[in-house]
This record gives sequence, C-alpha cells and structure tokens, in this order.
Amino acid sequence: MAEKIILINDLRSSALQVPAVPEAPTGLLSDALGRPLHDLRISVTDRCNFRCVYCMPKEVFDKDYQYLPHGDLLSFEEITRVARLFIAHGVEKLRLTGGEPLLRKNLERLVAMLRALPTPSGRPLDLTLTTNGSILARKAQALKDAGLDRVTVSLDAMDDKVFRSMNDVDFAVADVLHGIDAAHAAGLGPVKVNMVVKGGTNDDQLLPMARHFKGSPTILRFIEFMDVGASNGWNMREVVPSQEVVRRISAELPLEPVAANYSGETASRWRYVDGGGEIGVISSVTQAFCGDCSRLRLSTEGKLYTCLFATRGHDLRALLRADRSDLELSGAIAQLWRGRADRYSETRTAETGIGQRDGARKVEMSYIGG
Ligand SMILES: Nc1nc2c(ncn2[C@@H]2O[C@H](COP(=O)(O)OP(=O)(O)OP(=O)(O)O)[C@@H](O)[C@H]2O)c(=O)[nH]1
Ligand SMILES: C[S@@+](CC[C@H](N)C(=O)[O-])C[C@H]1O[C@@H](n2cnc3c(N)ncnc32)[C@H](O)[C@@H]1O
Ligand code: SF4
Ligand code: SF4
Repeated sequence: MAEKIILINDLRSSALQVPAVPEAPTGLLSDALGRPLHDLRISVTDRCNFRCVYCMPKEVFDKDYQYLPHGDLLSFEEITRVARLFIAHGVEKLRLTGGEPLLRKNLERLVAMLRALPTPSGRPLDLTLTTNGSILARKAQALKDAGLDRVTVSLDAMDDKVFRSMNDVDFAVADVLHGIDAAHAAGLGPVKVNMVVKGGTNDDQLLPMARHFKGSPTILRFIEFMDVGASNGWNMREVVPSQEVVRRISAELPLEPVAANYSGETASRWRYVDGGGEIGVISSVTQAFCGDCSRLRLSTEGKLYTCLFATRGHDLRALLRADRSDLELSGAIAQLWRGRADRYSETRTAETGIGQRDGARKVEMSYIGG
C-alpha cells in the first residue's frame, strides 16, 4: 500500500526558483521553442466519481487510494491570485478540470472570482470547464450565472452497456445527455463532447456517436487513447488513429477538412459535406501537436507542469504560502516558461509510451488535470 501511494503521488517536484531580479509581466512570454503561453489548465480536485478504464482504473484507484488531504489543495483565493498573474503574462484561456471539477464544493464561487479578474490585454478571457457531466444538469445554471463561458463534456459511447463498462461505475448515457441539454439550455454552448476511442472497447461507437450529434449544436471530438500516467495499461494496439476515425465516419457521413480556429488548437476540424455541423479529432499519438503547444497545467496542490506527460512538477504553492510578492511569483513563472522545451508526443515511441519516462513515473491525468 505504501508503495502504491508513493508511486502514484508525485514526490519528485522541484522548488520553483525565484529569480534574483524580480520582473513585471509584459504579456509576452515565449518558451525555449518559441511557443507563447496562452492556456492555463487548473485542476481543482484529484477526486472523481467515475473510474474510466483509460484514466482511473479501479484496480489502482480503489478504496485504499489516498487522495490529497484538503489542506494540500489550493484555496479559491490562491487559485485566483495565480490566475491573475498568468493573465498578466498573456494567458487568455482558463480551463477548470480535474478529477471531476464539479465535485469541488462551491465551484461556482471560484468561477465568479476568476470572471472578475482584470484582463490587461483588453481581450476577453475564455473561461471554460471539462466535466464528465454526471452532475452538470444540477450545476449548469449556477455556473453560467457565475460567469462560465462554456463546457466540454466527456462521453465515450451511445450504447449504455459500453458506456457503463467504460466509466466502470454503472453511470447511464441518458444522464450525461441530460447534462449536455441542461448546459445548452443555460447558455453554456456550443458544448463540445470528448470521446476517448479505445480500439476493441468502444470503437464500434464511432458512428452511433457521430449520428447522434450530427445536426445538433454539439461538437463531437474523438481523442486517441493516450499513454498519459502510468496506470492505464496503455498499448499502441488499442490506439485507433484519427485518420481511421475520419475514414470510418466519412464512409457513411462524408466529411471535409476545415481550417483551425486558432494556432495551437488540439483538435483538427472536419465538417459534414451536407452542412450537418462539424467534428474534431485529437491525434496526440499519431499526429503530435507539440509544435504549437501553449498549455501549462496547475495541479490541485499547486504544482506547475509544463507537459501533460511530465514526471516532475514545480512547486508554486510553497512560494504562495511563503508570502512571496506578486513580482517574485511572476518572475518565477516567467523563468519556468522560458526554460520549457517539452515535446513529449513528438518523441514518443511504443516503449517510452508505457508508464515511465527517463526512469521516472509519469504523473496521472486525474491528478495533473486533463
Ligand atoms: N497530448 C496532449 N493532449 C492534450 C493536450 N491538451 C489537451 N489534450 C487532450 O485533448 C483533450 C481535449 O482537450 P480540451 O480541453 O477539451 O480541448 P481544448 O482543445 O483545450 O478545447 P477548446 O478550447 O474547446 O478548443 C484533452 O482531454 C486531452 O485528452 C496537450 O497539451 N497534449
Ligand atoms: C482527466 S478528465 C478530467 C475532467 C472530467 N473528469 C472529464 O472526464 O471530463 C479530462 C479529459 O481527459 C480525457 N482523458 C483521460 N484519460 C485519457 C487518456 N488516457 N487518453 C485520452 N484522453 C484521456 C477524458 O476523456 C476527458 O475528456
Ligand atoms: S476521465 Fe474524467 S471522469 Fe473519467 S476517471 Fe478520469 S477524471 Fe474521472
Ligand atoms: S505532449 Fe506535452 S508538449 Fe506536446 S502537446 Fe501535449 S502537453 Fe504539449
């Protein structure tokens, strides 16, 4: 048991260094590969009420699994302070994630605090959230009222039996669909739906999912099963390449490519030739998109991760709780981003994809935030 906790929790974080000369943010930061910082993904909890087989398999995340104690979590005030600094550094998109973010009590209070932040660039802040949809129907209106712009909902099948076996807690498709409808009704649309495609498990659901959402305001996106973390038993044989996904859907519902909405978008866009709307494919395994990656992740306990496949975080909470000034924190963030050279998906091989990287365990997605 002790070994399990040590393996899963990230014990290899480094202190975030404060530069000797503090510097004010200019809104223009580039990493070592020339990529700007645009998108901060904030994990608000490492807990989840699902046990998706590709993310939190039951055998690992069982009743003995120890989640972070409450005092380790960043408070809403701490998250808001950090978000303000990131916005000053040029971040224009905040995504709340987890674990299941809607399990964090009073999340709408955090949404309202983030919404109230000033945006020195004058450009509006895109404030969004990724959820499994299980309690979205109850929360959608309060989230909208607090200032959330939109939501992304995960759903892996239309067939109830397949979906229940993928979330592994017997949760029904109809309840997620109800959450999606509630989000649209509250004005949190257009909702995006994420489907992780696992070959041999739910790839028979590609067309049922496409047929269901075609012609609706919902944008369906197919994600290649990724080797994130070290507990989901990933192997290349279960990855269905996006090209194959597009081929299978297009054979019945013809598709054509569409230009990206913005540089660094994770999804490649396709639209139905007959005007039935669009879909997206997220091809982290077969067509890596590190070249434009402008995403930084803040874990539930306040560590910064420069890549989804990182093995080590950088401890920002220690600085927050040591009463460092905003200028000092800003300098530390700038220094971290400038030194960033991550491009894991571009360098992945079938071997590096399994569990470890450079001899260390990759951090779990439920902990770092998806
Ligand atoms: N490899 C890799 N995968 C990512 C990265 N960011 C997101 N993903 C994957 O893409 C999925 C979709 O991410 P979302 O947060 O829904 O998408 P997004 O592209 O930020 O969404 P929009 O803002 O709506 O365009 C995630 O759940 C991950 O599986 C990344 O930086 N690297
Ligand atoms: C980690 S979850 C967190 C938010 C929320 N619990 C949810 O499921 O939407 C974020 C996203 O990561 C995706 N994800 C998790 N594990 C994955 C994997 N191994 N490969 C690809 N996507 C994955 C999920 O499908 C989900 O869309
Ligand atoms: S993908 Fe989301 S819903 Fe599924 S186990 Fe991971 S955190 Fe929970
Ligand atoms: S693998 Fe790392 S660097 Fe590449 S897109 Fe994903 S998070 Fe960005």
